[in-house]
Amino acid sequence: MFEPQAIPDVILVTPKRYEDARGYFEETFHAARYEKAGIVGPFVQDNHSLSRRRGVIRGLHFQIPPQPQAKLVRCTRGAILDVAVDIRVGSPTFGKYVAAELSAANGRQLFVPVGFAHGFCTLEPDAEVQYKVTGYYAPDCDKGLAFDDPALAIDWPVGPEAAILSDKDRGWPRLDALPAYFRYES
Ligand SMILES: Cc1cn([C@H]2C[C@H](O)[C@@H](COP(=O)(O)OP(=O)(O)O[C@H]3O[C@H](C)C(=O)[C@H](O)[C@H]3O)O2)c(=O)[nH]c1=O
Repeated sequence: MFEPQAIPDVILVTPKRYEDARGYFEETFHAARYEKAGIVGPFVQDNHSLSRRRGVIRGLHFQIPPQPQAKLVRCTRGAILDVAVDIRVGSPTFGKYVAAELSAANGRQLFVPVGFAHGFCTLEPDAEVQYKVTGYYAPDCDKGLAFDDPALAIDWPVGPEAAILSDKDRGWPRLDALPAYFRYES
């Protein structure tokens, strides 16, 4: 159910899905079980976004102290490629990323810890993403990283020209221009 990824602090969760003739039931969050697996809250805010077209990229975002956010992300309609980039200075995986396909069909969730930039690309139209965060939204703490930074070499399913992004998301700095917002603690 809980699979640490190539960057161990990032965890892929596949909740047990109880299927029957009516459909299915699954528990999408369980504080005690998730905390035991290293997904530590408290989660204080739930978010929900709808992206109408395939090829929408939202990200790469993160909030800096005093309101950093860890995120527990899932896709409840359609499918997305979800990406977490390690931006902890001193980390052995600094600048490296984890990508996972999250979809309504697979029910998977990705835990994105504090110290990671997060973004996703929609793989289908009308993709809905719902996620829990451990810090309240704080516009002054809301920062970003260039989705198409060659140093990250993220293998997005859509090219940078064809990708649909907000103007804000097209203007973030590259990794080599990012202040040391987070430091790695082994
Ligand atoms: C994130 C957020 C936004 N807003 C307002 C601010 C804007 O007026 C509007 C759209 O915000 P934004 O364009 O930042 O939304 P996304 O591009 O989906 O941003 C999110 O997408 C990536 C994938 C993330 O990981 C972050 O959670 C978050 O940055 O919602 C709020 O009121 N509360 C919030 O928590």
